[in-house]
Amino acid sequence: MGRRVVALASEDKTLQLVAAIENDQHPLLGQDAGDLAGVETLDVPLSSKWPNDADVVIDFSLPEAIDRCIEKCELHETALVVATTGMTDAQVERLNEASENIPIVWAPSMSLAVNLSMKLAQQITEKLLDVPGGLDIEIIERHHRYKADAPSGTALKFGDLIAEKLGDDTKHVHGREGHTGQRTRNEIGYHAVRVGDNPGEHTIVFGMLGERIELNVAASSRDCYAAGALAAAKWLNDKPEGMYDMFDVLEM
Ligand SMILES: NC(=O)C1=CN([C@@H]2O[C@H](COP(=O)(O)OP(=O)(O)OC[C@H]3O[C@@H](n4cnc5c(N)ncnc54)[C@H](OP(=O)(O)O)[C@@H]3O)[C@@H](O)[C@H]2O)C=CC1
Ligand SMILES: O=C(O)C1=N[C@H](C(=O)O)C[C@H](O)C1
Repeated sequence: MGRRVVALASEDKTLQLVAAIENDQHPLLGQDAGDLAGVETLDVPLSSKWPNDADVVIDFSLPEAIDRCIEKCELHETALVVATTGMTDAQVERLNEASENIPIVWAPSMSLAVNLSMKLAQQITEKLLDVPGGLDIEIIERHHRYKADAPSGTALKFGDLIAEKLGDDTKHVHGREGHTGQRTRNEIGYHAVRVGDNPGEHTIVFGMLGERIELNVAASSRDCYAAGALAAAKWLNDKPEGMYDMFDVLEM
């Protein structure tokens, strides 16, 4: 994702890339971020050093890297866009604490289509709550073989937003195996598929007796996430401290 953020930022004359940060063991440290991203040379070397002149930091990394990122952004009073998924509960708590000092956009998907689909999923759930025979909701997500966390942060957020409509007793069930017994009414099932180079696809199945709806949202490249993160960075630049998400950025 770092390369696509650099590439798209380099095409946007309202943005200036001031740093490209990697871990201190990375074999490409010192190489130009623009060259690595396949665009023109930007005179920004890949570095593990934290910049002190950034207005906004965009984080697409790993949970292992997020603590340092939050700490540095607080120290330098830098706005932060967090796209990384798979954080622990303690890290989420830490991120919330940091939002008392700096502005943060945090979203498991920066994609416009995904965020719109989340709103649609809530509307569909609301409309089908009392459907005769009952409603079964399952979330199937597909991603590339390199993805480190499962289910995707996006699938979990779809589930949380749907659960807001279903009620407090909603159970989140991850995969099924063995003698599971019949499906209960108040569960949301999650299924994570890892195949090839899939840039991200989510299908929300709303199953009823006699018919079903499948809400499918699929990326054809990773640029929807990079573009969304850059839009979030621009939006965040003049915001006061606080926790924001892509619904705020996209005014949904
Ligand atoms: N919100 C959204 O829209 C999206 C979120 N994501 C999320 O973004 C994250 C990154 O995804 P992706 O780019 O595919 O993953 P990659 O594994 O390709 O990239 C993660 C990068 O972070 C680097 N890194 C590791 N440790 C550190 C550190 N301590 N400091 C700085 N950088 C570090 C890794 O380096 P190294 O190679 O050396 O490990 C790697 O280059 C994932 O959590 C993914 O789920 C992805 C797409 C969209
Ligand atoms: O790792 C990815 O690739 C993606 N991760 C995010 C997630 O976990 O939801 C967003 C997107 O689906 C791509």
